[in-house]
This record gives sequence, structure tokens and C-alpha cells, in this order.
Amino acid sequence: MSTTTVQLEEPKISSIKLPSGQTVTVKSEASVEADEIPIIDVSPIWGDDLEAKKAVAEQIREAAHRIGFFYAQHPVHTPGIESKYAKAAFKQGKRFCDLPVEKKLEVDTARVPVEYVGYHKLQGYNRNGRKNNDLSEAFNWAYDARYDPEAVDKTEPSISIWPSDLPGFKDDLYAYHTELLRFARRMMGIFALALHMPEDYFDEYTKRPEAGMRIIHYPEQEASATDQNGIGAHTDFECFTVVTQDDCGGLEVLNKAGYWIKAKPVPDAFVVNIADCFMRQTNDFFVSTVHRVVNKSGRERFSIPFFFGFNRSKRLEAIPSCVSEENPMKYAIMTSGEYYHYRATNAKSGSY
Ligand SMILES: O=C(O)CCC(=O)C(=O)O
Ligand SMILES: [Fe+2]
Repeated sequence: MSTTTVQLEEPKISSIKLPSGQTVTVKSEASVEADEIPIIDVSPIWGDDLEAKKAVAEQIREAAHRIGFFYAQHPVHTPGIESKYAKAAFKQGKRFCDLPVEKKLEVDTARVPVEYVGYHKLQGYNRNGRKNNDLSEAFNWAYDARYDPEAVDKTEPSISIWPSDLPGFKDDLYAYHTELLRFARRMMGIFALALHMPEDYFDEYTKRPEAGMRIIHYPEQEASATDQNGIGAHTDFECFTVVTQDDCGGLEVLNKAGYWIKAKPVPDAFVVNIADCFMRQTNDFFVSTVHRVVNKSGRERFSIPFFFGFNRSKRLEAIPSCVSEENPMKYAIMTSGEYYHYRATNAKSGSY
């Protein structure tokens, strides 16, 4: 009888400096397949059955606390998100990225220094100080009250910048943005339940939400993950992010043990991750987990993250169920807008 011994690779411990200033330890640059990211069927969020919503909320509570990432599966037969909107947005993203660089630079993000809107050029950042700059480019746009059916003030001017002569671009991107706004507001109710608060606990702060969106394009990467990222390791700044991925794969999540776990594409499911505002407000009960993208699929990858957070005037005070005498608030209180500007300015300075 013969036995096979699996030789485990010696961990090559390294530390990565994140754009937020934090440093994390990574055991290996290679990523692994694992089932750590739960797949949660969120279809009850569209109905009125509070018990069914609470059952979803408990699964989300566990995922948000333990790993900070989950898949929100929305079976096609349920109402809510229709895939035609995502398809149209992906198509517009490719159309934009295929434009000559001079045309894309008409909407260079440098034109709006303190906001995360416009075009971020290819290899414009090096988030973790790698040999080569991050191999991605992106177009970002912000909330616009005119495309929010629930907007309080439709006359509020928008801060986004748009390329000229690209008919249909803005409309198709906002058509998907509007769908995701509806989804994210519902999810906010579920997060409130997950924190054992009333479902409408956050409603006041998401009437005029922070809701930026981007299409990010990753050409195929030849360099190793040690020398280059598609997007370097980072955490997001808002409450949570909803990512629509194509079928290439490449998104990776750093688990508590210090290994990169592949967040592989799952049909009819968004990847949802907790971001820093929620982590602050929940006094670290929800975890904002480090992630990156390395595109080794052999083809170009596109993804559409939607970043959802509170009204900029909302003070990030602790959620009552997350503090106690034994567990006081760890973070200084500031408004969501102050925190956003601090993080967006740092992220765009590219000085890390
Ligand atoms: O492309 C992805 O899947 C994730 C992108 C991302 O993490 C980001 O833009 O913050
Ligand atoms: Fe991210």
C-alpha cells in the first residue's frame, strides 16, 4: 500500500500596505479555491414577510461578521434585478474603454479632485507599491437625483462628468444604477435587521444616499501577482459594495488566516462586501475585508461595483446594538461625508 504525502508550500509571509494606511499580513501571493464565501438567496427582500427577511438577515449577520463578503443570489424568477440592465452596462463599459485614450481623458478624474468620478487611466495607480502599476482602468459616476425614482430633490446638481458624443452611454449606466439603488435600499433594511435593529433604522440616511458606481476593465495580466495587481489590495469606503462580475474570475478576498480566497463568479448573484463606514459604525462587528483583483483568465475582465452608503451629513455614530459598557465605541465620530472625502482624496493622490 502506498500513501501520498501532500507537500504544503512553505508560507512566504509578506506584508502589504493598503491605501487606507493599514498594513496586512499575507501568507502567500497565490490564491486558493475555497467555499468560505457563503451564497445567500436574498429573494425574500422583495416581499413583506418579516420572518423570511429575518432569516436572510441572520445569514447575512454571520457572513458580515465572520468574513465581510457573501454572494447575494437573486434567482432569475424573482422580481428585482433584471440581467438586461447589467448586460447593457457591460456593453457600454467596453465601448468606453475601447475609445482612444485622448477621448477618455476628456473626462479625466483629475478634473474633479475631491470626488471619485470620471476616468481613471490604465495603470494610473500602484495601490500596494508593486513593481508594475495596477493593470486596470475605470469610469466612475455618482448618484444623480434625476435617475432616482425616490429622490427627495430632483433639482440637485450632479457631480459626475460625461464623455461627449457617446449616445446612450449615460442612460444605460443610470438604468442599471437605478436598479441597484432599489436593491441596495432593500439590502440596507436587511442589514438593519442583521444588526437586530428595526428594518427601517437606516431609511432616513439613504433617502439621498452616497451611491457611486464604476465600470472597471482589467486587461489580461501577464506579470505575476507578486509583481502586479489588477487592482491592489484595499478596502472600500462606504457601507457596502455590490459587485456585478463577468464570468472571468479574478476577484480575491483575504481571509483571516492570511490567504487569498477566489471569489469566483456565481450565476445570478452579486458579490456583496462590507466596507469601512459600516465597520466603523458597527464598532468592528461587521468586517470590511481586504480584497484585490488579479486577472489571469487569459481574456479581458469587466466588473461593475456599486458603492452604497449614507447621506454625507450622517454622523457615523455607533449602532446601539454594537456598543455596551464593556465594548465602547472605538472610533472618532465624524460625518459620512468627512470620512468619504478623507478616503477619496487619499485614494486619488496615488501617493501610496
Ligand atoms: O473588480 C472587482 O471585482 C472589484 C473591484 C473593486 O474592488 C473596487 O473597485 O473597489
Ligand atoms: Fe473594492
